[in-house]
Amino acid sequence: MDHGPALAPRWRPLAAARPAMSPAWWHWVASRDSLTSRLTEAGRPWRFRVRLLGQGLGRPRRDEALALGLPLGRRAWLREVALTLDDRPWVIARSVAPLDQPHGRRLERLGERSLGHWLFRQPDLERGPIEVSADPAPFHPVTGPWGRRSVFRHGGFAVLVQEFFLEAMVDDLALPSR
Ligand SMILES: C=C(O[C@@H]1C=C(C(=O)O)C=C[C@H]1O)C(=O)O
Repeated sequence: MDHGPALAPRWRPLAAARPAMSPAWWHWVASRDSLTSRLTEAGRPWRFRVRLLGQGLGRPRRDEALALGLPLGRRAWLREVALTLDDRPWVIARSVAPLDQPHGRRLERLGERSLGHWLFRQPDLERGPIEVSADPAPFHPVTGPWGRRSVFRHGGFAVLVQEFFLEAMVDDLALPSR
């Protein structure tokens, strides 16, 4: 789970990325509802599945720790998944949850159930601003047009969710390259 000194993506506010983003990608990157639901719908008749790539305790990257207000070096729960349609990865995601909070290890029990299904069931769910990057995911050797991240909070729980849209999704949905 600790991928060494891979370069951190350069994150910028969603609005700053808009001029460089096609409307079709804006529809995906700027959406604030459940990505799981959108992928399931857009991917029909293919089967949506969360594939757990790895999870465990680890030290967030500097940009992750800063996004969560975590002291550098403080360990957290790390979860990496691929969101697949017919087993083709359309999105790769890495979520970081501080431990000293209720449900801190809640992600541990998720397995291959979508984090989104649980998050979007929380009535007091808050989602922070979405930031965007055109850099590749530093935790997995795959490429794609856009990455995004935001912090979800409910009650005293917070989780940073980073999602990188991949080339297979571009191809399968005939989306613009950016
Ligand atoms: C936040 C959501 O959950 C999705 C599911 C994830 C998981 O199971 O680890 C990670 C990223 C998200 O795209 C969502 O569906 O919007």
